[in-house]
Amino acid sequence: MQKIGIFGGTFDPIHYGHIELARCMRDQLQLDEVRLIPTGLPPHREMPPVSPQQRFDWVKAAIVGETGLMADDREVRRNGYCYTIDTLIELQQDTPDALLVWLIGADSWLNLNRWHRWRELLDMGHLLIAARPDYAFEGLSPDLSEEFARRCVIANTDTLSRGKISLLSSPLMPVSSTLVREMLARGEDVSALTPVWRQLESSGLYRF
Ligand SMILES: Nc1ncnc2c1ncn2[C@@H]1O[C@H](COP(=O)(O)OP(=O)(O)OP(=O)(O)O)[C@@H](O)[C@H]1O
Ligand SMILES: O=C(O)c1ccc[n+]([C@@H]2O[C@H](COP(=O)([O-])O)[C@@H](O)[C@H]2O)c1
Repeated sequence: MQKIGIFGGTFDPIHYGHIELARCMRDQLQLDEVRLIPTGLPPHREMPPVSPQQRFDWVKAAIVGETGLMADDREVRRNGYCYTIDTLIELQQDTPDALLVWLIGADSWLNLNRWHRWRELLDMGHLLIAARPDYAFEGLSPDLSEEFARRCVIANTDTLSRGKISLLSSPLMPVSSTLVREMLARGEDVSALTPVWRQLESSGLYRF
């Protein structure tokens, strides 16, 4: 069965943390491909000043030469709010026999019960959660705890299955788009944080 990795994000801008997570899921779970899907109009946060197309172009540039990683512009092209449920439904319609394996970081997981049709979302594919510094699993809301207990399996190629949840084994990476934006605004060197540092610097877009 084809296994498609899905990694959505604002990617404002993309950083090495994102790329490492995409590589981890690809390699550990032997996924056929991992699609990085920049959001167009996010339902859950303010629209970033940097356009969806620009964030998409940087994602594309950042993964050149990365086997199996691809940039998918379906949310950038969408009119209206970009809900993950719509993206997974669309992807499943495009590839009816594929298993969708989607990834979020721990900060997203803690808020998942506020996402649009979130329980249905959990039934659409296998969810991977990546640990993140400063986001503990303690204090999880009861509905999320319950879903986690019911669906949790150890992540490996044999356990991948629709409706399951696993923790991805990934390094703890203290990098965020916020940090990249703040450093650029101060005129600092971000070449250790993102492969597209040249494009970011020359765009001047984060130099407020
Ligand atoms: N360092 C990281 N470790 C684990 N997960 C991460 C990391 N950076 C981003 N993610 C996850 O990647 C997804 C997309 O993240 P996003 O594009 O918002 O980047 P971000 O660094 O969280 O941005 P911002 O600082 O603007 O909130 C989210 O599910 C987020 O939890
Ligand atoms: O579908 C939703 O209701 C929903 C709510 C919050 C976030 N998301 C998606 O989660 C991904 C990560 O979001 P963010 O803000 O951490 O970049 C991104 O692809 C968003 O579109 C989706």
